[in-house]
Amino acid sequence: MEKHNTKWFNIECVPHCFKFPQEERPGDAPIPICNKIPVIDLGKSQKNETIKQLLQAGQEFGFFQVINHGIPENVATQTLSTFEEFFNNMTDEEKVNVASRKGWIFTGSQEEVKNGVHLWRDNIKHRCHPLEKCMQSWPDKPATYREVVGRYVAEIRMLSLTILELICQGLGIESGYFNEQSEVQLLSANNYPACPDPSLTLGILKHLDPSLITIIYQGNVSGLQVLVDGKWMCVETVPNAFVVNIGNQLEIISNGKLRSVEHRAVTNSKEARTSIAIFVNPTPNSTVEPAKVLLNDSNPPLYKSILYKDFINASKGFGVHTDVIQNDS
Ligand SMILES: O=C(O)CCC(=O)C(=O)O
Ligand SMILES: [Fe+2]
Repeated sequence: MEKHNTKWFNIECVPHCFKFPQEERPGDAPIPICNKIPVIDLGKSQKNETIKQLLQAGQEFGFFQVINHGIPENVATQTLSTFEEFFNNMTDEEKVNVASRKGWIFTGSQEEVKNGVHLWRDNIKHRCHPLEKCMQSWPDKPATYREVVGRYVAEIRMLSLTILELICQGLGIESGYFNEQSEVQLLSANNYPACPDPSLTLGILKHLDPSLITIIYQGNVSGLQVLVDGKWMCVETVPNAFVVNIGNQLEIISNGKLRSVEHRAVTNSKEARTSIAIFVNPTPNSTVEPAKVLLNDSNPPLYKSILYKDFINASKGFGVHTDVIQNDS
């Protein structure tokens, strides 16, 4: 208990350095749940119907959820509990000593400053593919971390390849196009502690993901918000579902047919929220460009070809530690 009281977030008022300017704050007005974001059943035998739903969701919202995806529920819930334990057990002193660690990056609220204001979150990032190669340098506390997270990321890799292949077919791109394009898998787990005044703070500022796709598990605590027709909407928590969003790279490859849409994470005053995002990314040296098969006289390329590493370096797509993440091989 004593240890708990020393945590940075265990305070009664939001310190000034966590208060976002008026125009960026979530504010007090209730944000509605968006019940239009499709929940797609991947267990259906009508593959063409599934493909149609995926494409439509990617086009309209840039977001969808998947159920009946084949990943046992306990794989996701155990991983979420493992991250909760990881974040709860890490002392503020341990968090300070970040630079000395190899293979994973921890950023606490102290370091994470966006537009001059601190984010209300702790975060860990590390690579997770190829698994055997990177697993040895992951955290070893809790003792089950590598085993539990390893199983989770292996399942998510298969799910992401299934979704990318269905999207490939839907776009009319040659099968396997994304095999090479999806060689990097990056895990980013967030812990947003309960906040005394969520109207003032943000867990993650409005952003676009620099991935092909991102697969998020958010358990049963909501906090992910998406811009729908210019208005913030909450992404509903659906039991045993994964939230999938289209990243910048897939928007480019689809020549704008699929949309990468702005989203953010807000806090709440009642309970901490933990989310696990897996970014499926191209390798740093691969060229990202609109797929040739989608281009013709009436569909000229809307995006220039770019090396993925140039895109990421220019946008600092993974925050202050982008270089480390890109070069960690
Ligand atoms: O916590 C969430 O649900 C959002 C995570 C997210 O958008 C990200 O990590 O890029
Ligand atoms: Fe995101």
